[in-house]
Amino acid sequence: MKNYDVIIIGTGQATGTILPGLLEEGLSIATIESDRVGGSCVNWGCTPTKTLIASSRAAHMISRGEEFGISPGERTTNFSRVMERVNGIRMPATSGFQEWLEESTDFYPGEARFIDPHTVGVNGEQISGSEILIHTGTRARIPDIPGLKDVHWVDNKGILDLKTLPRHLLVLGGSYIGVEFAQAFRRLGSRVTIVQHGERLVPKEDPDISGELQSVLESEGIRILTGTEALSAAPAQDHGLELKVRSPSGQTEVLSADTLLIAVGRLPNSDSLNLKAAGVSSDDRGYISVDDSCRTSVPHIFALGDVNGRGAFTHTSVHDGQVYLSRRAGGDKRIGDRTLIYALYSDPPVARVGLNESMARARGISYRVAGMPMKNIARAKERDETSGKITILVDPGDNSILGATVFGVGGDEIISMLALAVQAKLPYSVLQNTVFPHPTVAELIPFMFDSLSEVISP
Ligand SMILES: Cc1cc2nc3c(=O)[nH]c(=O)nc-3n(C[C@H](O)[C@H](O)[C@H](O)COP(=O)(O)OP(=O)(O)OC[C@H]3O[C@@H](n4cnc5c(N)ncnc54)[C@H](O)[C@@H]3O)c2cc1C
Ligand SMILES: NC(=O)c1ccc[n+]([C@@H]2O[C@H](COP(=O)([O-])OP(=O)(O)OC[C@H]3O[C@@H](n4cnc5c(N)ncnc54)[C@H](O)[C@@H]3O)[C@@H](O)[C@H]2O)c1
Repeated sequence: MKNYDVIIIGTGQATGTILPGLLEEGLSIATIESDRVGGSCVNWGCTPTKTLIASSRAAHMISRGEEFGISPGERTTNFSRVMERVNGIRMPATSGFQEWLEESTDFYPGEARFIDPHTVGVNGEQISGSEILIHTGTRARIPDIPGLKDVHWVDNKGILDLKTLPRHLLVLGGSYIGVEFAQAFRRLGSRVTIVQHGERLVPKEDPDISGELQSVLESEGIRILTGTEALSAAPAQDHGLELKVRSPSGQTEVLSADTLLIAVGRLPNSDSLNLKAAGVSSDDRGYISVDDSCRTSVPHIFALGDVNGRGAFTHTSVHDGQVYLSRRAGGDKRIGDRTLIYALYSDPPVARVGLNESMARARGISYRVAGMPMKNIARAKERDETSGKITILVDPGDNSILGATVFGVGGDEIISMLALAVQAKLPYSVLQNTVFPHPTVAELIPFMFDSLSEVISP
């Protein structure tokens, strides 16, 4: 049996972060991957969705041409060209990575499974490791809906294999994945209906954000059914499918479509690892329990990325890699020290750092709040993209920024500046006294603090 200093199971987003450090230490490393190297982000997540969204934005701006005094002529979507572009960007992103893994580690293509705390089986072979890193990510959760097994549905992977633009795309789930795909396909020309079980879209955001995002999507022609339960699915005579749903008032309706996207949350890829044999603990949903340095219940086994349930983004997975390396080097980076930050790449995007009002209330935290609608911001008016608002929460005690939501044009970039303020615990007066360039969306942030609310207590 071959012995390694480190075995890495799954080649998600932290792999590229940790590998140079491990190689520098001169360690022997095995990497195991059951699918395409690089994991969800480059193959089936961030990269393809944001590339698709870029095409859909181009389509959207062409259809708005007349508003800007441009007559673009008739707009058509060449869907195979759109997907060629998506594949042309995502595929090469992993081939160089695969070569690097093959050159610098013993690369095992296959599914890993624990035999005992130090031994892993892959393709009938057994290898052992002094340290083992579980980095296996998540997959789409498929709900238990009667008849679903009899119809053709796609998840975030399958949707990238579509050869023709859906005539009617039904999207089950109205959160990050559902909203991004729904808007992209609507703008490319599909009819789109979102069936959201929760009472509003993107339920982790404040209700005003969910409401305005819903208005934006509806204004583009997307039908949104919130608080709606999918009761059953069945094949339709025209090779499509029918989904029976029940509205909050109890009324049932049968929705017909040619394509069904399932985007109702994720499941950790921990069930096939035989964690019991290694003694690794997980929670009731299968997320592997870790301490602030990514260490599992077994001291020489670590879990990095989405599978540990402490983050669900590429940047949190990469940060887990930095935390792991820091511990090896005797440093003190901790998962618990990072600030929540992400962007939903709707157009306009919804970007958030730290607390929003709902979270502050739920946690019993007092705050002051400042808000600015995008329609008051010159840059947004000039671009004629005035949906959304900026909301910033301030700690009434030390005047630091507790969190911010930037829903509006440029929000996905502006949020990083606010993240710096949160991470550094800067008093808001530092932002207030900084001069930003005109015309930008950010330029009004310093002025927002002039109208901070009184203290809001939960
Ligand atoms: C549609 C979509 C859009 C997204 N957009 C964004 C975005 O814009 N921004 C953002 O920050 N995040 C986004 N995410 C989330 C992001 O993709 C993940 O958070 C990120 O990839 C981190 O995952 P990871 O590194 O933990 O694991 P993954 O990237 O999921 O990698 C895990 C790897 O482990 C392999 N594996 C699993 N089980 C085994 C096994 N038993 N043996 C061997 N190998 C195994 C898998 O095949 C996979 O390659 C998106 C996700 C989706 C689905
Ligand atoms: N821009 C980004 O960073 C980005 C983009 C896409 C995905 N992601 C990552 O992927 C993860 C998963 O996203 P997601 O949108 O699949 O899941 P989610 O867990 O965020 O939301 C799932 C939604 O589906 C709804 N739902 C649950 N069961 C349902 C059912 N049977 N029928 C209809 N609706 C149902 C829920 O009400 C909920 O709003 C996110 O946590 C995020 O980390 C990130």
